[in-house]
Amino acid sequence: MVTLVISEIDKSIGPGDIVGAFINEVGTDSNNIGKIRIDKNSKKAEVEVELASAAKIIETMDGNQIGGVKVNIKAKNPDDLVDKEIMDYYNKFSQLLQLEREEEIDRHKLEIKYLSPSERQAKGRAMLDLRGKDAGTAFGHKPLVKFSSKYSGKKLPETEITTGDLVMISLDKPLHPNNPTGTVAEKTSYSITVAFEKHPPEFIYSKGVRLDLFVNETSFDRMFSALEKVKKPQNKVEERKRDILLAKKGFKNAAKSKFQSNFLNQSQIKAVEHSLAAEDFYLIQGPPGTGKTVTAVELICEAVKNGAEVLAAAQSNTAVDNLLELLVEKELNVIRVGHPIRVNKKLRKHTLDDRVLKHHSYMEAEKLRDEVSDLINKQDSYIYPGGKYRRGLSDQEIKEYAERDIEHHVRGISPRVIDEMASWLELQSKIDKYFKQIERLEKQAVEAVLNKADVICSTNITAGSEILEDFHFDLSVIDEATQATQPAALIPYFKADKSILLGDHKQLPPTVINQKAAGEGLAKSLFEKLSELHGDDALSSLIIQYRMNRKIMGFSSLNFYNDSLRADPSVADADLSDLGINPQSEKCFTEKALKAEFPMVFLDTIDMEAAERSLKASSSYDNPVEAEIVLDILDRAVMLSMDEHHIAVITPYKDQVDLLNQHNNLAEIEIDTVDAFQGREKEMIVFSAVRSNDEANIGFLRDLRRLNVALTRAKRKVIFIGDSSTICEHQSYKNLLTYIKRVGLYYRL
Ligand SMILES: Nc1ncnc2c1ncn2[C@@H]1O[C@H](COP(=O)(O)OP(=O)(O)OP(=O)(O)O)[C@@H](O)[C@H]1O
Repeated sequence: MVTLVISEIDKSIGPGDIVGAFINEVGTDSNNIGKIRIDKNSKKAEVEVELASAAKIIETMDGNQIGGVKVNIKAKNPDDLVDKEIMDYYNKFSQLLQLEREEEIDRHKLEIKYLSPSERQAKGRAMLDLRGKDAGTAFGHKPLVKFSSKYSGKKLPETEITTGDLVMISLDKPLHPNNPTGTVAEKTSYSITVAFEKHPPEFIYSKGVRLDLFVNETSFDRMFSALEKVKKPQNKVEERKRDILLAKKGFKNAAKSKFQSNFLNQSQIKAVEHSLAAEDFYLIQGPPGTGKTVTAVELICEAVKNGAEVLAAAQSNTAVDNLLELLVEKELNVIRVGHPIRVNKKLRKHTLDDRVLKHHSYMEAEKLRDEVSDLINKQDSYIYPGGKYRRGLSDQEIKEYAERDIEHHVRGISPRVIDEMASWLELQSKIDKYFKQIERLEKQAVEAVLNKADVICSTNITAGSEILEDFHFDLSVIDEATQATQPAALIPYFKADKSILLGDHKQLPPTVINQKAAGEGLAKSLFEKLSELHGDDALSSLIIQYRMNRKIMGFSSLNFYNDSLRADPSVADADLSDLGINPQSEKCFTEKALKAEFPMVFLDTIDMEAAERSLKASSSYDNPVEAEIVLDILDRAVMLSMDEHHIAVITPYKDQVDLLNQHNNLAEIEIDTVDAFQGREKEMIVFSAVRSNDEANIGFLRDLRRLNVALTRAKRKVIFIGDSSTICEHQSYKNLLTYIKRVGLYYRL
């Protein structure tokens, strides 16, 4: 039942009038009308009605008459009008997102507790040695404080902290509960301005304060906004796409579409054709290296050719850059929206910021900025009308006293001080006008650049930024879609009439740090949800991969893709000898492991003392013996003239990455976690499994999607280092060992 509130009713109206109006005017079934309570004093009535009748009653009767008097009708709680299934989805994901947000805050607290201040600054989540200065007020009188380095003229360190983030300010107790938190309002290379809810404590003006990232509030806000659209779509497109998300509307092909390409293979062409033909959405599933990104790019080109405005999005900045790079090669006008610092250097000239800088309206704004900065300098020579000088006088009063040229003190303020404050205020209104003009010109420049673009590229989260608020697209293409949570992917999903999602749910799912939230559905991507709801009609699979030697591909194909993957002949037999690496001697295990004839190698530490370690305050692990083995292999590979750029070391554990980085001197060899390396490839991958214990505990190696990613990054060789007595207690790893024994080299160290 939904409670409707009827307001402005006449005192003479009784329950019969209301029931009569609902039945006769709206056609409501009398069984759908429940209890009626009338409060004559407030001229209001509350009526319970069935959900099925509520919307129609409101639509017909709001502003209409009951008993000859015009009344207003609305639901007591607007959410009650929303279908239960929609509310369930909305409530569930709002709660999960909230859990994730709280977990993120807890993680920050933990990191602040255990890392030294400079370690946290090096991680890009804190700024040290700052000093605060009042910077007036903003957004409804919120006090603004501008922080800059306590060493004047020094640039601030590069951090991930950005406008909209919630930050915490402290002096020497970064976890004290009374530390103020505020929102970053503006950031430049030299200063960061924070808006507080109320006046912050005095200490923030001391030299040496510290600013910590607390939680990336902007991302959460944008995800919450996307969920709001599920509950309350703002237009027909959002409503239609919400209905698809909840399977209230089925998958539909709008038209048959023919597409030709000299580059793509048949399964890729089919995927593009289905995508072009689909009415609302389409899914392209592609195992590693099968060309999801190139297919996305061909699809985008075709859509642009047909006149579409396209948003190309992905969860990570790296994936967006990959798309951008390929789109630029196609000579499309592509604009990358997002903070330039997070964009690959060689692609920065395609960022919105860079393009805007060159726009004539922006250049005009710059000139005005110079002029206004002269005014600001001049303003500094007058007394700022702060509380202690103005003593309760309003701006208007100060101006009036100054105009009247009074010669006596007012509230104890001398005429000179009044004159100075008036001059300050006069300049301030000029400055305000300048800034309005500057803002208008800058906005013009941004809109002009964006309007001219064929394709706009951004991360899923940035697709929800204010800059793109007024933009709606014909098509959004979401690459890496299996790595985005539903609330994140819904951002680009709702921004276009049609969405194409590309991904592989056999690779790693979205990163969710709160285990409860992950278990209850936050780790399930929109791609997976749509594929479960709409089945095979809405999905194409790519099957030819262009990355791996067939033996590297084999295990993954058998175990994750029903043996459906095929290696393109151009890569099927690729090995290290093509790069001139093929040691003949077998003097040491490193040379043997690097032999070209073994595309897969398992180096087993079962006979060694190679136990894992877990450091205090860390939920991660490292393994020093495995690290030494890795470094030996790297040294040998480079000694054999292998290019450092062709090698990467990946491992599930961050602590192992850190340990390896501490000891590795080969600067161009990338060392990272498996999760961070998803979507990437190298000629050779060295993998360190780390786990070695008596309990056969393999931690999150148990998620086989991580194994799948780890094994599918290499083109010509994978060297897997691990303790079989721990990891091979698990069937899939036992299978891997058997497989490598069959197709490659198994070696007990
Ligand atoms: N039809 C094709 N002909 C030749 N090369 C291709 C073809 N399709 C893809 N490739 C090549 O295969 C490689 C992998 O393609 P891409 O990065 O698009 O794959 P992906 O499916 O996105 O990979 P991942 O799952 O690892 O992200 C690229 O070098 C690409 O140029």
